[in-house]
Amino acid sequence: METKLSEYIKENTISGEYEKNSALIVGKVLGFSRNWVSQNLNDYYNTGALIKINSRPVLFLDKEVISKQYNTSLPKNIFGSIEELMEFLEVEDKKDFQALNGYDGSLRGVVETCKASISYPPNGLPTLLYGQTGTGKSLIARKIYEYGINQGILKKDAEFVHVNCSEYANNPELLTAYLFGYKKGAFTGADHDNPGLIHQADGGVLFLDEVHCLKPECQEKLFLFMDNGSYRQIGDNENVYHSNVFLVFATTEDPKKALLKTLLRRIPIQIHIPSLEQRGLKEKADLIVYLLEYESKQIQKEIRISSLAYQTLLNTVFEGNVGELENCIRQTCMTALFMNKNKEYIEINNLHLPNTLNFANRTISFMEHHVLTIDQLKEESKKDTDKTVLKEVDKWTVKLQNNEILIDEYFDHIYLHVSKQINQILFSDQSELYASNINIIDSLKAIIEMVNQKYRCNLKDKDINVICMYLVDYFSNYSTYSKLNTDSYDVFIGLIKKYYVNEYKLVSAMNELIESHLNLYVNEFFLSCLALYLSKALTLSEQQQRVGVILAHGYATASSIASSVNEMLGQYVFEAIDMPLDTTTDQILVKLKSFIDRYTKIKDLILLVDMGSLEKIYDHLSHITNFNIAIANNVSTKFALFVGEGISKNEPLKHIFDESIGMLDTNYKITERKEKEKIILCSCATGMGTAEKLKEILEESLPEKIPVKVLTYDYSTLVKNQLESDFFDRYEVICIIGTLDPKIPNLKFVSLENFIMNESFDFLWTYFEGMITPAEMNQFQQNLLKNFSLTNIIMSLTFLNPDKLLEYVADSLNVLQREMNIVFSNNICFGLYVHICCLIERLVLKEGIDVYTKSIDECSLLFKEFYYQLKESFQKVEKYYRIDIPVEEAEYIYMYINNMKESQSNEDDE
Ligand SMILES: Nc1ncnc2c1ncn2[C@@H]1O[C@H](COP(=O)(O)OP(=O)(O)OP(=O)(O)O)[C@@H](O)[C@H]1O
Repeated sequence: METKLSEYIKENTISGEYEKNSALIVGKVLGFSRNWVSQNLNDYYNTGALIKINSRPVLFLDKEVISKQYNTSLPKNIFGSIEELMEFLEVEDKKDFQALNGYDGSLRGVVETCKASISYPPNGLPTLLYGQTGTGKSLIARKIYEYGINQGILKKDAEFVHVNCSEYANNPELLTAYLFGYKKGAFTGADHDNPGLIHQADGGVLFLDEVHCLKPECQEKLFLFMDNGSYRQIGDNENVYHSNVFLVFATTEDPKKALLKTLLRRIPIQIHIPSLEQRGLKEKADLIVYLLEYESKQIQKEIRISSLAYQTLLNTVFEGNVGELENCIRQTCMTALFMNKNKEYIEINNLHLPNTLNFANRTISFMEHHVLTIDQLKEESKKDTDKTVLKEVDKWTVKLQNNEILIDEYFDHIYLHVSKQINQILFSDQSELYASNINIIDSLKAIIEMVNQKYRCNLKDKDINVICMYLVDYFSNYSTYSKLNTDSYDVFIGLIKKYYVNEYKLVSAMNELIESHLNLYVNEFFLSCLALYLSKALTLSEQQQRVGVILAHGYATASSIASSVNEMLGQYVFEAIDMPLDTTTDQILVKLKSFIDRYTKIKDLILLVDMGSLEKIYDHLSHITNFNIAIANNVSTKFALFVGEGISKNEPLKHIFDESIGMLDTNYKITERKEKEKIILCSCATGMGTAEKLKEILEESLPEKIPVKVLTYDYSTLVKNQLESDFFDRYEVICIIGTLDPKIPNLKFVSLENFIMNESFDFLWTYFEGMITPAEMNQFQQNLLKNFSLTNIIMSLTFLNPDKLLEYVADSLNVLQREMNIVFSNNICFGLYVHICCLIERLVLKEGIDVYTKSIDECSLLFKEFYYQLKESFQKVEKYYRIDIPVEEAEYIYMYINNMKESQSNEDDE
């Protein structure tokens, strides 16, 4: 009975029908005697659970409900009347700036400056608020005023006068008249005296919104007033009026561009109001909750929201900032209310969101059943971030950046916390999580399984379960994974993408499917944690894959063969590449290459093609790959099924194809992967000497453990003959490093300048991944940074003092560029630095001087011009080192510059 009583009181308190909570009415409705009810309610009140209103009749309200509704802890339980309670709650209500969402977060600086500006004697300092539309400028202006009143800076009856200047954009004279006031008859339509808004705001705040719409004449009149507080009314040349107003301006424009300099000079306080996006995800989440709660009070109904709709709101970028978010939520609530007319509460899902929101899937996905109340959303946002991995990432990233820990330790520490978190999820009572996410769990598992098969990662059921529950926890506690928005967050994501390439690829593939099939979003931070977990827990990077590809001409020939075979085998064995009928073999190769690049650890590539270009594809692939390749032509569904079966049973390649011969009309070729020696080739247009020195520096930088050799190759021979195929048979060429690209097909060229500028590291890292640990890789990068500085290169290449040499060469090259009236790109400059420094040394040492026999008279006019320019520019160098740059060397430099220019413009065209 008591429960019935307390529930009834609670219901009426929630709905605001307080008058029903008298002993008489409660007794009548519930069928108890008035005395019994009165006795029980008073007992209940004595426990502190009720508020007593000593009116006639006496009323009782549920204290917890009132405290929640008004977001306050009531210090007393008894009030003389409902009005008195309301007054008390009003007073308790948040004061001025505290009512701003984010006042103690991203707006803290804004609030402090506003407080200081209005407090500055005697009338505060003119203040400009600028920022995008809807960021809260008008609201803040009003809060400044309220603060002034609450602090006694402004009198209680001081006014807040809001003028939107854009409304007068076409009638600036009228605005001037309204602002400064006018006398009757001052202009047509002035049929009475008007003291003006500046007068009205005397002692208070004048807020000029959209001030960029104020015409220059009016801005001028305004700053005259700002100088001494006096002004004249329109049509009154006799009297000078005075007014003490605190001026607040607002604009969405760049103040420097939109306002007269003279006006801007008179506004000492200029405050930028951050956009919604700049305020971070946590505040955005708080705002959504705050706005939902506000609407709930307005419509007097509880609001619940599906996790998906909530995430959609969180993920949408609102160009119109808080204002647009507010409108969006209001419109959403309106639609939801209309659709839930007869329900006690309204439940918002994705369908209720306005059409203007741009999100992929408008259907109600099954994630919709995961509905959150406002209290739950609040709990979410209060969750202790200390326990989250985010905080750990922050901590360890700072340590890493301060060189207090090595990269391996860094990953170990974070992994420890990720796995701890995962264990907590797994060992916590999952029944509720399971029950409320039963559908999503099935779909997530299907997606993970799909990726597992596609990338052949060998994930066990247990692993799939772990990933799935981790994801479910993420979707259920979204905000705890998104709280901090620190730089470390980005650093961590960057490092994971770099050091755990494979794992990140895998989780990205899952993410793509989750997004497209379930319309759910997973943030990069979470994906990075998951990738780290996969790398350590599942030793995935050791996995090598068998990749089956069907490549056929026609709109969907390849895809339809692949999909029917995959379906028949019940496994994802084949990928498909569809080709338009007129595709050339070269185009096919480009497509194939980008396809293969998606996998970093291929063991076997099985390629089934439909046409006779088998030889060419085969030749091409055998050069660039380092895995087993089997190519067969005349692909058909029957043949693909046969091969697919062999792949899925993990039969050896030769066995699969030997079996197929005879029963099917097809040809095939298999190359077994040879353990070729891995090499980096140094070849410099500046000569073998430079290449040899380069080799030394590189060898010094490479980690000892790495099974990579560095070889040199004469540049001109390389350009003339290209690399012979037996060279490729013997070696796996990782890349060519040098000063000029010899343009060997399918071979990566890394320029020396790239090394110097540390731009080639990602390429090398992808290549070496798995061969060395992240710590060794880090050491390698440090070595490269140290050894490949320009000074060090020059120091290694020559015995001359590198600083002096570089200074001279740099000066001379500057003069040469002026003489030639061009600016060399960085690449040309670096190449020239290296080449000319080496040349100077050779000339100083008088190496090969006897081969210089050419006279300038034998040369072309065009070259002659360059020769004299070069001589002029390098005068100082020649004098200092007592050398004479011979015609042949000048010719070489001339050709070098021209070749580089040409190769650069070709690259630009491409
Ligand atoms: N920090 C905030 N806390 C709560 N509500 C906010 C906040 N900022 C803005 N709002 C609300 O967003 C809406 C838009 O704010 P406001 O009109 O002050 O923006 P504005 O910058 O003046 O826009 P405009 O430049 O378009 O005039 C208002 O309803 C306001 O109450």
